[in-house]
Amino acid sequence: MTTPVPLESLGGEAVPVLVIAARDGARLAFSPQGGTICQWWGADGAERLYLSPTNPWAATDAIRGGVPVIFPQFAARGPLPKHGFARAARWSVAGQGLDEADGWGWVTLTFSDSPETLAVWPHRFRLELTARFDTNHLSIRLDVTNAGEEAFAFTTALHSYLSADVTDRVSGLAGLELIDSADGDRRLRAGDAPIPLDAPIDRIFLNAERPITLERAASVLRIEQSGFCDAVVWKPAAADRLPALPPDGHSRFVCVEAAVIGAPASLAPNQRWSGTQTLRALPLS
Ligand SMILES: O=P(O)(O)OC[C@H]1O[C@H](O)[C@H](O)[C@@H](O)[C@@H]1O
Repeated sequence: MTTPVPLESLGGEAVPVLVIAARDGARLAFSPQGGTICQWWGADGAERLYLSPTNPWAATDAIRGGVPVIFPQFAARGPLPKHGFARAARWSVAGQGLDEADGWGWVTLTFSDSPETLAVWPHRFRLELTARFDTNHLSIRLDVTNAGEEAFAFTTALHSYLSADVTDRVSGLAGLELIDSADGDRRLRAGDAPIPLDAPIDRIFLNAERPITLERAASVLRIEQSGFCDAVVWKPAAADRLPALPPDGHSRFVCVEAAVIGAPASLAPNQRWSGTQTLRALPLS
């Protein structure tokens, strides 16, 4: 087992951020705020995720960057506030440590219904998020359990902010049916060319359970998902001026999100849904 260490340079007084290390020297920062994995450093210290340097770290706000958890509603596609309530709620740290067998670090965070969630979404649920990592892998699994007596449906996403430059590209989504959120939800089919990151994009790729690749100048990140049927590629425009993002922030990341959007997931009482997104740093071939 490892002991979590508070990291002074991340988070404010209202939002704790903890860091754990894997045996090979990789490190992971996470926060009970939103059940967010905030940063993943390889053993060489390289930041693989993007975490905005201008986060206000307020107890009521989602963290801009890392891997926010979207539940029970993706974006404004329903009656709840944008992206639901889980990303701005206070989760619990259920455990963290070092797996003695493979040397990976791990953390589990949980979040359940409360009077506040029941007031806006009348369903009893339990979320459990477990991240496991070493220098080349980060695997994040989300479990959703129906803890009530009636079925419910939900949409969800692991909204992963990946460090990326405008010269990088995303490939692996060719030929998929997609919803262009930036163009009135127009339905299109993805072309063969990799997606260039020198322009904004906001697209939902349907039935995307296949490897996606973030091709960077000096590295390659392989992104795999299971349970999550859809994938979102999002990168804002400079003009969007998003809250908690510096003026040049849009040019430093791309979100490749493992999601369930096109066909919401349904759970009967006591049933559990699971989805995983795995990021793998590959050597340049
Ligand atoms: O700014 P946020 O509320 O965090 O949303 C950030 C983005 O999330 C998703 O990727 C959606 O597809 C985008 O339409 C949205 O802009």
